[in-house]
Amino acid sequence: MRIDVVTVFPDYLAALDLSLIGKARQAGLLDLRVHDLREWTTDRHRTVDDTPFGGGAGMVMRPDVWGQALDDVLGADGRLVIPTPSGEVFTQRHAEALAAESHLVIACGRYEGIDARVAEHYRAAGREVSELSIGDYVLNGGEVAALVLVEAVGRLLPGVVGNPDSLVEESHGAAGLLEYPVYTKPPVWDGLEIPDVLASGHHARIDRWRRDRALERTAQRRPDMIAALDAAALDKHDRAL
Ligand SMILES: COC(=O)c1cc2cc(CO)sc2[nH]1
Repeated sequence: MRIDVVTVFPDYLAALDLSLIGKARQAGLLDLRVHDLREWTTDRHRTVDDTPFGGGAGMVMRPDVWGQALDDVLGADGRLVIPTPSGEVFTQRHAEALAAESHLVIACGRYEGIDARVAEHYRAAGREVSELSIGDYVLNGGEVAALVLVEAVGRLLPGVVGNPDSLVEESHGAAGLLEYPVYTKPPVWDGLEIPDVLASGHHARIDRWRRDRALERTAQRRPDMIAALDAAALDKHDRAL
């Protein structure tokens, strides 16, 4: 997969040289390219924004500069992703859908956002344009959202995560539940012991205990996820909880 990120703060994306995503890039599993939007400006001051029509505070990013940049970067197969506080809230389902694409282009806005005609232009040209928010809080720009999107999508690519089984049991994974609590050595720490069942070696009981904890935790912290569960996914023991 190829992912292009266009931003006025390319250094913000330096974190993507590290850890799993960095290794995926070195292994050729992910072709990640970061571009400075100002490369497509033509004036001496390398201007990317202007005052908003209709008045109001702040500045809006210019459609002409973004159009030049995205025409160059999208190519034939690019799917445009625009982080924005007014977007759909990004979920693991979005990550799975985006991970199936061959080429993503993430346009990071700053200021009050990107001129709305940019998304309109590429939709009119028949491209898929995803406007996504990473949550209900305020950021100063799209770069932090881009880091989240690249990590959430990149880790789903074949070969990026060592053990693909670990993708199944995680929170928001295939089971549609939050993850159960995890423990490691020492067996007693700070006078606190681990749950006995985990040292029993009885795998059926361990699996049952883990599912019970995942259901309990999800019911307590995210009742909306319980409501969204496919009823068929719950066995009679689950229902008894
Ligand atoms: C949870 O917030 C976001 O996902 C988010 C994305 C963007 C893009 C901005 C500049 O236009 S502000 C902002 N917030």
